Order: sequence, then C-alpha cells, then structure tokens
Amino acid sequence: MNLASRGILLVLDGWGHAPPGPANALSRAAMPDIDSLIAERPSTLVQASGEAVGLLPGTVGNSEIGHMVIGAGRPLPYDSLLVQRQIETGALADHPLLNEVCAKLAATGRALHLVGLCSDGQIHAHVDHLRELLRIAASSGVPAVWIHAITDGRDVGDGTAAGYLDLVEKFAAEAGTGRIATVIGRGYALDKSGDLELTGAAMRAIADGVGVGVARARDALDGQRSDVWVPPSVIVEAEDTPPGVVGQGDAILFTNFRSDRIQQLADALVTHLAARDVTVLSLARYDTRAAIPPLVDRADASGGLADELERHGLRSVRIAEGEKFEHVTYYLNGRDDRVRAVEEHVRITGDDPPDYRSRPEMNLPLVVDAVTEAARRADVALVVANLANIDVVGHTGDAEATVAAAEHTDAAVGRICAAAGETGRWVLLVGDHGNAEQMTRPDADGGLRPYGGHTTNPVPLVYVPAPHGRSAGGELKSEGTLADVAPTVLALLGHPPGAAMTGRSLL
Ligand SMILES: O=C(O)[C@@H](CO)OP(=O)(O)O
Ligand SMILES: [Mn+2]
Ligand SMILES: [Mn+2]
Repeated sequence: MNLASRGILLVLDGWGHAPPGPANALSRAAMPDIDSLIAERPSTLVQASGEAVGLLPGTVGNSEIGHMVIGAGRPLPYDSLLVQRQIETGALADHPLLNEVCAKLAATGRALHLVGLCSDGQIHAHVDHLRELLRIAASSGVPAVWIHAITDGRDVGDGTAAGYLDLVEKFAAEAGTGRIATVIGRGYALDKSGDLELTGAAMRAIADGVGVGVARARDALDGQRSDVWVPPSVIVEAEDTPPGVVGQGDAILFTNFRSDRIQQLADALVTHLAARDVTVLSLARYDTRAAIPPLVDRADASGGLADELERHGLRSVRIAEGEKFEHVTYYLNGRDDRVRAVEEHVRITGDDPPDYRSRPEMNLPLVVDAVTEAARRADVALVVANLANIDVVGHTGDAEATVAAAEHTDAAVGRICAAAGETGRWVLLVGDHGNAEQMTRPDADGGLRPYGGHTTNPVPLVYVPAPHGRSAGGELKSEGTLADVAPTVLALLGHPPGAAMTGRSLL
C-alpha cells in the first residue's frame, strides 16, 4: 500500500456546529489547532441527526447511531424508528409474543412491570412508547401494571423529571391502568461502568421494593441534587410492604430501545429473579448476557467499513476511553462483537473521576499516546479513535468545564496531526452528533437553562491530507451526512465504497 494512503479517523464525540455565541462552548474555547485546520484544510459540515442517519425527523443524534452510520456508510433505521413504525402500523399491539404474555398475566392474575427511562429525549427511550404499552396492557386485560420510572435529566434538561412523572401518571389514567411503583435516577439504573452497587440499588427497588420510601412519585424528587441522581425510591401507600414488587409469575418489559445503558440492570434483574418465574421482555434487542426476547428487532448493519477493511486485508486499530470504547469497536462494526484478525481494539483505562467536571481532560493524554503509537506502525492502515471529552463533559451541562474539555481536545488534535505528519498519514476529523456547541435551552418561562444534551446540529468533517499524499481540491463536497464518512475513508485508502454503502466519498 502506498504509504501516503494510510490514515487516522478521529471522531470528536459531541462536536457539533452552531454559530458562535455565549451558549456555544466550542466557540468560547480557545481552539487554535482546530481553527487553523478548518481555515486551511478542506472541510465541510455533514448531517448527523434525524432522517439523514436513520432517526425520526428532527431527532437529535447519538453516539450509537452516529458510530453505526459512520461505519455502515449508509443510514440505518434505528431501533427508535423501528419501534415507532410498529406502533403506527399497529404491529406492536398485534405482537404475538406481547399478546401471549399479556394473555397469560390476565389468566393468572399476575402483574406487568414496565421499566424504562421516562422522558422524550429519544436517545435511550421515549415516554410515548410507554404510553402505547400501557394502552396495549389495558386492552389485553392485564390486571395490574407497575411502572418503574427512571428519571432522566441528561437527554432532556435537568429539573424536568417531575413533569415527566406527571405525564406518565396522565398516560396511566388515560389508559385506565398503570401505577408508578418506583422512581430511580438514571445515574443508578443506567450505570454502564460496571458499578454493581449503583445497579444493585436500582435492582432492589424494582424487584424487592427496597429503597427510600415515599408516599407519591413526585416526592422522590424532593431535595435531590439532580434528576440523574434521584436515589432509588419506592412508593409506599400504606404501612405495609410496597405494592409494586416483582412477584412470582409476573412479567417485566424493559421500555428503553437503546441497550447500552440498561443492559447492566437487565442482567442483574434476570439473575436476581431467577427463582421467581418471571417472564422478561425488552422493547428492542439488548446486548445482555441473558437472552431477552425483543419485541422489535434490529436492522441489519453488515457490509460496512469493518467488512471492507477485512476484505482488502487492511489492519485497523481502534482506540477510545471506556465511555466510548464500544462505539469505535462494536457500533462502528455494525453491532458485531467479533474482533476480526485485521483489527486491534485498545480500551484506554485510567482513573475515572465520579464527576467529569473536576477533570475535563479525562484520560486524553493516554488516548493520544495510543494513537501516536499506532500511527507509527507500518502495518496499520487505519487508526480509528474517539476523543470523548467534548461530549462526556458537555453532558454535565457545565459550560466552563466543557470549554476546558474542548481546549484539551484541541491540543490533542494538534498532537495527533503532528504525529500524522511525521508518519505520512492523512487525518479525517468528524463529530458523531452535536452537544457542546449548544449548552443552554429555553425554559417554559422564556429564560434559558443549562442544557447538557445532544443537538440536531450538523457536525464538522475536516480532511488533513498526508504530507505527500492525495489532496482534495479546496473543499469537501457539501450536503453530506455521516453515511459519507466510510466511503471517504475507503477512497483515501484507495478503494471504492462497499456494495452495501449508499454514501459517497466527499473528496
Ligand atoms: O451517555 C449516553 O448514554 C448518551 C446520552 O444519554 O450519550 P451518547 O449517545 O453520546 O452515548
Ligand atoms: Mn457521541
Ligand atoms: Mn453523549
């Protein structure tokens, strides 16, 4: 392979584009390296949200779909969209497995437990799906439906949980069934770091009714520091045991459509409830250890960049910190957990602070070292790395810390581009969805409140040619999407897009 055709694909997580302004942490940050790349190198903006990537129109992008589409080279109908379609066509209401489980509960007098994130953030879940499931349960005659409400405050503004709990109660009243049994912050219920104490606390509330006792769902929020960290709380209506515990012969249906953050809890519950003869279902397919039957299955994501690299015998090294490791491996490879013979997966581990505001640099120097080391290897055609800081720190909603995260990211990009220059590589930089470029959101009173969630903004794509390699004309093609990234990478490596790709090279 021509030396100059080797490269580095850098995903800057949460790197969206918006006009400069006080709420734009990226325009506020001093980012000399990235600014000069954008000024001097071919660059463009690409779509990373909504229909362009396989989401419902107007839906914010996220890391899963972002990395999947970057890898697949085509938009992929995402799980949320597939669920929505099934609701609209009536297929979910007619779902044979759901009907069978509901009929059994009706016949045996047992309860259905709905467990999921209660917001309309549309990254992990949508409260409208819960509404539909309440309707279906009611019309199937399920005698009791318990809702285990996970509060959000991350995909939607912090401080909004009370409104969503009220909404859930309204949906239940409309459907004529459903009561909130537990209220649990996503920090506990959706931990994905392997912290089994957090997961265990959520699990005991759901399964056994052990937690902070409150009289009404909203009371769980009283005096809490954020919606994310609402301690596992159990609604106790009388002096006796909480009514919503999971009993012998009950069924649990997880209502999140995205797997990564609910699977630790789902696995813990399946293990914990093994002796209780509980039927467990999930709305979409999960990557749990236990096989949980999904109501809606995934779209095929094969034929992407990983398959093409393998076909051409091109070695790639994937590098990211724990928070984004699956994204540059499993998701980029189309939710395929094989490590192909031509791949190396490097998970950067450092010490992770409980609150990223205190260390916006995260473990970035270690990521840069690993990228530099891989870039020096002649046998590696492509280095793929995710720089997580802008997104992960952006999620705290703390604009000052996010400015610092952006400045660390800029310095890292500078170091990586220097290493690329020394090793004769090109670099392609791209965001996977917006986040840090929009750190406030209007609130109901016409004011602005801090916002740490994702956005629908386009993301930058910047091409830094190798020192003696192919250079694109002045600009990259416009009107691209994340689906064009893999074809662009393949073109730079000297290959056409894969047959399954509908994206095109933007060179
Ligand atoms: O952290 C997460 O789970 C989501 C936001 O809920 O972000 P991302 O899609 O970037 O992983
Ligand atoms: Mn992301
Ligand atoms: Mn994110």
